[in-house]
Amino acid sequence: MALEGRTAMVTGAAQGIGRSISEILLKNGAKVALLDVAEATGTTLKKSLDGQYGPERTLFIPCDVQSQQQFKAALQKAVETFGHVDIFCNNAGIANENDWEKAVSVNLMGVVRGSYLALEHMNKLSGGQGGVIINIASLAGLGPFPGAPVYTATKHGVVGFTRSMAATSKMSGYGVRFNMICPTFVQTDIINSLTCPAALGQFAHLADPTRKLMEQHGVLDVSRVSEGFLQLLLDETKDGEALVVVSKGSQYYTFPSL
Ligand SMILES: NC(=O)C1=CN([C@@H]2O[C@H](COP(=O)(O)OP(=O)(O)OC[C@H]3O[C@@H](n4cnc5c(N)ncnc54)[C@H](O)[C@@H]3O)[C@@H](O)[C@H]2O)C=CC1
Ligand SMILES: CC/C=C\C[C@H](O)C(=O)/C=C/C=C/C=C\C=C\[C@@H](O)C/C=C\CCC(=O)O
Repeated sequence: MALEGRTAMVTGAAQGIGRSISEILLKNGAKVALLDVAEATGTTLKKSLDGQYGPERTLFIPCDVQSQQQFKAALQKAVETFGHVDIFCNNAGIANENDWEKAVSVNLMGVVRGSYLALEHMNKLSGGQGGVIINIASLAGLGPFPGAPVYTATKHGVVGFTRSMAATSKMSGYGVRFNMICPTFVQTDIINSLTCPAALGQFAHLADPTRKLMEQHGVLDVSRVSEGFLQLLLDETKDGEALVVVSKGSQYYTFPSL
C-alpha cells in the first residue's frame, strides 16, 4: 500500500472533504488522526471507521483549530499514539461573512497554527523526520468570489502562506513540503452558506448570483478532491504547488510571474 507506515493528521475530518481525505488515506494504508470541533459527528465517524479498518488505524480528537492549546495537545496525543505524524492536512474551514472575524480565525489563522505545529514536529533541523503539509484553499483563493470577500481573503491568505512556506522550508532545509488544493464548489454542508442570509450577512442580496456561479461551475463530489489530494501527496516533486480541482478535471495552477 502506498501509504503503509505513514501517519496523517486531518483537521475538519468529521465530514465533507476532510472525511473523504481521511478515508482515502486509510484506504491507502495510512493511520489517521481525525481532528474536528464537532465532537459527536467525529465520534460517530470514528466508530464507523473502526468497523472498516479496526480501532488501531484512527484516533478522533475533539479540537478547535482556533485554540493553540487544543491543537498542540491534539498533535502531542497523535504522536504519543502513532509515534509520528508525517502528513498534515489543514482542511477545517467555514464560510461566514457575518461573523467574518471567526472566518479569519478558522480559515487562515487555523491553517497557520496547524502548519507551524506540524512544522515544529516534522522539521529535520530540530530532530524531525520531514513530511508534507497540504492545505485546503479554494478557487476563491485564486480569484474574486463575489459576495464572500472575507472568505476570499482567507483563501488568498492560505495560498500565499502555503507558497511562502514552501519556499522558506526549501531554503532552510526543513525537509517539509507545502502544497495546496484549490477546489471549485463541492457537495458539502459549507455550500449551504452560499444561500444562507445569516452566512452571507450584508451580501445576502447576492445569494442568487452566487447560486448561478455554482450552476455555471458545477458542484463536485468530495471524492474528486480526495483523489486530487492523494495525487498531490504521492508526487514528491510537488512543492509550493496549487492543484486546482474543477468539473473538467484537475490541473496545477500556473501563478503569474511578477
Ligand atoms: N465545499 C466547497 O464548495 C469547498 C470547500 N472548500 C474548503 O474545504 C474545506 C472543508 O470544507 P467542507 O468539507 O466543504 O465543509 P464542511 O462544513 O462539510 O466541513 C468542514 C468541517 O470543518 C469542521 N470545523 C469547522 N470549524 C472548525 C474549527 N474551528 N476547528 C475544527 N474543525 C472545524 C466542521 O465541524 C466540519 O466537520 C474548508 O476549508 C472549505 O473552505 C474549498 C473549496 C470548495
Ligand atoms: C461563501 C463561500 C462559501 C462556500 C464556497 C466554497 O467553499 C468555495 O470555496 C467555492 C469556491 C468556488 C469558486 C468558483 C468560482 C470562482 C471563480 C472566480 O471568482 C475566481 C476563480 C478562479 C480564478 C483563477 C484564474 O482564472 O486565474
